[in-house]
Amino acid sequence: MSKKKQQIWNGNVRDAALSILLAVDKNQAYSNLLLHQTIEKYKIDAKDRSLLTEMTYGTLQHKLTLDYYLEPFIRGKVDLWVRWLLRLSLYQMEYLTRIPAHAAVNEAVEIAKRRGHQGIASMVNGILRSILRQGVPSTAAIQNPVERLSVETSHPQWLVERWVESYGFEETAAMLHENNIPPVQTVRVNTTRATVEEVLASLEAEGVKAQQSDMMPECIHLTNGTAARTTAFKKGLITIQDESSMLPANVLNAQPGMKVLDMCAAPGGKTTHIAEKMANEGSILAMDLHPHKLDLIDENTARLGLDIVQTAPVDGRKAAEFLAKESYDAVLVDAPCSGLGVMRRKPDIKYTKREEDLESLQTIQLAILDNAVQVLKPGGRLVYSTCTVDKRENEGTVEAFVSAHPEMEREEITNLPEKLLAKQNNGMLQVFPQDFGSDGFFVASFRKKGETI
Ligand SMILES: C[S@@+](CC[C@H](N)C(=O)[O-])C[C@H]1O[C@@H](n2cnc3c(N)ncnc32)[C@H](O)[C@@H]1O
Repeated sequence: MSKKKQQIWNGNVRDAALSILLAVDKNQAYSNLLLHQTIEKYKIDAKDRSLLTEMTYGTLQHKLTLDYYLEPFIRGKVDLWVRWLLRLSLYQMEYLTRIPAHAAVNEAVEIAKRRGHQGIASMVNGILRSILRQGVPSTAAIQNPVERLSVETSHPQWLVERWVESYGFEETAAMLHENNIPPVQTVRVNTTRATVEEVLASLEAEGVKAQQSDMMPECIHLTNGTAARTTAFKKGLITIQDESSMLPANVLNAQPGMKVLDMCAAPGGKTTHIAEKMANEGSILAMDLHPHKLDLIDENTARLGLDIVQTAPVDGRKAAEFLAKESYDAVLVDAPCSGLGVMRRKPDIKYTKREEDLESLQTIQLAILDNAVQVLKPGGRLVYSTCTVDKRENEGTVEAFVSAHPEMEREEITNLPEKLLAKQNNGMLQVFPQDFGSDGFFVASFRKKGETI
């Protein structure tokens, strides 16, 4: 084994989790990508894979709570890697009941010896054993309810305050708790190639337990296995996608033969869904600002056997300079957003996003929407979506958009199951993670005034 390999994976799950946590912290690496790369590169087996995933995500998810618990036991400054080791170990002791606490402590001490020296190992041992004896401090001591919620659910206080102000305490508390629960694996059936029943049978034949969602008919929930390793995936019968991300193509409801534009398309999750809804008949132009991401769209369309999609590297803020005016039947703007709805999958978002980051997004989104209007045919539908939960970003963009564009009207969303439609408000639908166990997501529908298509 090379020296580099030993640093990340030496067969020890806790060591690997620690390396990933450190890389996420130091290099602002994305936890989901790094975890995936580590698993693929070192071909980590199923048992270690699930423990590694659980420990890495769990520790990150609960970071602020773990820090609150550790606070009274740490004297002076400790190195970053030691702090992460303590968090990782305490996570196991507090949240992973199947791991005996003394085993977590012993492992931590061994890692501290290997990575540091006997002195650090003794300190780690002392801190963790004191916690075992005394227990962690109660959050009941925190007077301010918003601060307490922030600590208990490990979300930054500015965000908790912002959400409480927008959605109220109860809804926010439910969302914060849901954000710490790992998401169910969901896939979308490529309806141009297979039925839901055929895919279920294929998955079952490989020992994957799955069932059709009672929300989106083309969605399947997996209870075990890894979707990307199944025959159904390799044959292009399914796409791995969160159920909320299946909303925009349904709301857009593009018909076979239409000319459709997807302005922020990479990696193509929604482009391919739209193509499937169109029965692979018509045309879709899938654009993205970043040329290198277009390859991902091409890979996905090739795997799924969808040939009506063309890709182009275009800045959506200038799209109307390159495309024929009023020439598209339907346009999707799945905008670059703050991503606050996907914390279950990307817990690092909780700690890296800053409040000021949120403000600039509306300007970009409005500029892309403005170009969408110019290339949309009269009577055509425009759908705006984000994977975020933020009133100012979502509803705020919609308000600013409709007041700047009298030629656009809000449109009632119709093409969704009743329980989703019941949640819409004035052509807008905000899904919270706790609603259906899917990602936090926002979708809004508009029609350009003029003749009907
Ligand atoms: C939410 S993601 C899109 C996900 C995609 N629709 C899917 O379902 O797979 C937003 C995308 O917008 C792209 N983007 C960011 N700024 C853009 C711009 N000015 N014009 C076009 N695309 C942009 C990003 O590269 C990113 O791929």
